[in-house]
Amino acid sequence: MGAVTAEPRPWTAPVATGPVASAVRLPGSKSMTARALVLSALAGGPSEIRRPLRARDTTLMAAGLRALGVAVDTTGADAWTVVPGPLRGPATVDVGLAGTIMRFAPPVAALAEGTVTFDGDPHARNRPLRPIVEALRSLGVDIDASPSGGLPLVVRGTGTVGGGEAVIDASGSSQFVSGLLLSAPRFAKGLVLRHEGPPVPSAPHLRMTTHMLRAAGALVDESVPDVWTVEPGALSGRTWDIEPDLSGAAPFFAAAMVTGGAVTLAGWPRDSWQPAGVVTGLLTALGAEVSQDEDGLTVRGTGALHGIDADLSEVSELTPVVAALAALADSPSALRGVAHIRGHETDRIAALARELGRAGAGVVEHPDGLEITPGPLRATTWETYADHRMAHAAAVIGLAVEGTALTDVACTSKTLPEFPELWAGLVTGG
Ligand SMILES: O=C(O)C1=C[C@@H](OP(=O)(O)O)[C@@H](O)[C@H](O)C1
Ligand SMILES: C=C(OP(=O)(O)O)C(=O)O
Repeated sequence: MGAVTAEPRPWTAPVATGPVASAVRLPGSKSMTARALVLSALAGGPSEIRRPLRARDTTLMAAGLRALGVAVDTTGADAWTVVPGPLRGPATVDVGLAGTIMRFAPPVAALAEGTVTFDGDPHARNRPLRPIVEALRSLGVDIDASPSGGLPLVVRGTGTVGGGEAVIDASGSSQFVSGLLLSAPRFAKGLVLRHEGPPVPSAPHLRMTTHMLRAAGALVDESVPDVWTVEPGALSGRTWDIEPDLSGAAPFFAAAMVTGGAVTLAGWPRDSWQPAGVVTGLLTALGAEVSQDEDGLTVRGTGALHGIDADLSEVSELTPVVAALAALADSPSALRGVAHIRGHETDRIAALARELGRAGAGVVEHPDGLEITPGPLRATTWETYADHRMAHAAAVIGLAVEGTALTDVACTSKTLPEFPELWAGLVTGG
């Protein structure tokens, strides 16, 4: 399993010859599409998912749910349909490198009758799973993990999960909590989940989970910090309108900032379930001007790029792009609060320290982040470590440093297969 990753595609990033100016229309949010698929699979009736993300993470999620007996039709260009059916094994699920699949799908498999095996890419086996495996066990699920606590997993479902109370240390990933909450309405006793440990990262992703659960008819209480209560009950099928992916837009916004240009994310909604305020606050601190009107969300470069001292724990998936901007800024930066991204697609703190350092930036690696001192940068070949967001970071550096190459740009297919072409179109004005 996992052998179906795309062939590596070496790529030289285009250098910017002037300010970029464009409206980009990006596909739907990865996080919203994954949640919509799971909630639709667990619902009492059919659902439609409009403007989903069609990328490796979401098509593998669809395939995994299909393997469990759910009719997921992804042939529509603009909308997918999901018709739930009895959940059953035996089945195998390829998680690829997707945290959303390896954390959201095992609780669904626990509700199936039969054995379900999960495995993924070589890098996926390094990603943490133990806390969610142990929480599922404490809720009555028969589940095996590898000796290191991760993939491959074997879930032996009986068709029901007792549920009830569970304690988890979710400091390693908010997805441990989201994964349990999404399936919890279908547990016989629902779920009272309590986090104990260092802070849970990615609070906006937890809010997205509880918003979407409520939108599907679940009763959820999150009024007590670090405790989530989900009542047992049926979920409703519905129409999900997926917003453009804000994290996927980050490198395009960064291009506006590096070149003193302007990029508009078209189709941006007035009210969003993604952390728009946190992201725009961060880009503003780095020197951008941000505005919103009926055309979408626009980020303008001002000609200045400032270093920042920032806790990125709420938007940790943006760390690679923010680190690239920091390396091009007019003063040093400290990026903190993201120890857990050592368990993302790769150890992003180590990977950024190595690649930015080789390119000429001064980098000090800390357990939970990086200090970055801009320096004269030189063209290097960036190792992308199978990580789409390392590729985004390299592309941002490449705008300013002619000849910056990537060992592989095909890894961007995880969340945006069109990335190389969209990027080239933006930079060259095509
Ligand atoms: O639930 C989600 O959709 C996500 C939660 C976050 O995970 P972590 O809390 O592990 O950072 C985020 O980084 C990831 O890209 C997507
Ligand atoms: C951390 C990320 O992904 P995943 O959902 O695989 O955890 C990411 O997309 O930056």
